[in-house]
Amino acid sequence: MAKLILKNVYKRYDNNKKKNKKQNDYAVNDYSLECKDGEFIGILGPSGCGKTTTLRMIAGLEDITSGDIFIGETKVNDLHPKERHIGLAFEDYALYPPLNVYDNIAFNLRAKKVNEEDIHKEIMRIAPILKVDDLLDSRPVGLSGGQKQRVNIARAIVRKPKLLLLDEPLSHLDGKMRQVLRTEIKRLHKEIKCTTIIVTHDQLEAMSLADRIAIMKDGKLQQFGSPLEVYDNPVNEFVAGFIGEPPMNLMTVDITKQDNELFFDFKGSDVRIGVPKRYQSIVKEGMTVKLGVRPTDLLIGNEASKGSKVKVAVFENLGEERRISIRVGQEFLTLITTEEIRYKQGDIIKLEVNAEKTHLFDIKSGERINP
Ligand SMILES: Nc1ncnc2c1ncn2[C@@H]1O[C@H](COP(=O)(O)OP(=O)(O)OP(=O)(O)O)[C@@H](O)[C@H]1O
Repeated sequence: MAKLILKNVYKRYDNNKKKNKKQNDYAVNDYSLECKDGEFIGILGPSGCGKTTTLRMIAGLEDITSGDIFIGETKVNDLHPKERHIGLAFEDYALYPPLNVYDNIAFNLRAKKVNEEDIHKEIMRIAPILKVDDLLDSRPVGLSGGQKQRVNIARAIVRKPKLLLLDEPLSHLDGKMRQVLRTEIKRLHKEIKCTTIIVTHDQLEAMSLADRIAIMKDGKLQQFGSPLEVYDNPVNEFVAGFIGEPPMNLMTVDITKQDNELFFDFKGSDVRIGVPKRYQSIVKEGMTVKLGVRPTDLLIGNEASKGSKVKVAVFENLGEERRISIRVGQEFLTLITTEEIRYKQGDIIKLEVNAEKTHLFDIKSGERINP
């Protein structure tokens, strides 16, 4: 176990300098992160945002352009991957086909000249944890994707690494197997208590596994916090829209005033809602802001409701919940409810908003403006 620190880490691929200086030509840009001993960290972000590059720099498989990386108390910038005491499991299992599972797991220990008795003890300790004890005589070709990935992870942890690095370990698996292995990775982490970094573009994976999530965009760290923090308090419009499924509704609204009361006026429509008291020192008449509302915080009013009338564009009954897409001006909002209701396209509903649970973002910078 060890803590991991990244200090102002930059990465520029020399073969990938973009001609247009305005574009971000750093694959990783001023990245700082501190993971505690034994913590499980998820690195999450859209394709191409620099997740794998970050992981490869931690592993020593990629040079860093500038900055420092520490594993425990040791600065590892110039250390060979083998000297960093890390376990690595990538999305492609890269098992050696001619070797059986036992020999695959033993491979790196043999390369380190560990004696056969100790190798045997270590494999017998790890195999049941990853449920590969019945597969030790099998060759990779006969294994399912989930089994191969278990062997891959067993191989990564057999050397008792200080740091376990997992790059999209579940992405090749089907939905059910992903879920099974996700639970097993969580159990494994509790058992071996190794500081673990998982790279994924799947938010559910990151939210369910990690103690804290580092959300990246264009090489930059956007927010680093617990799953609840990033969900409840996204620091900017990007994180707000990225975390949550279906995503948060983000609408452009003008602040208007009538009879001394402030309103959010939804652009291009006659929908408006009162500005909650706690926002009244932040917004003023004439401002335009981005208003974020989670689909579960849009509500359907009853007949007496003063909510604005809106049209149902799409109604979907998904069993446990119902999703309604509503057209407001030029935009479509998604509402989710567990109420037993049924609508069809064109029906009119009264839209209410749980205004206390809304989020405000600066219209230009996208930064959060409400506390
Ligand atoms: N070896 C390389 N040479 C040049 N550019 C690279 C190289 N590897 C990655 N890049 C670029 O660096 C940026 C970040 O890539 P990276 O693979 O780290 O992103 P990612 O978030 O892991 O993406 P994905 O989820 O698609 O794997 C991208 O613009 C990519 O094209």
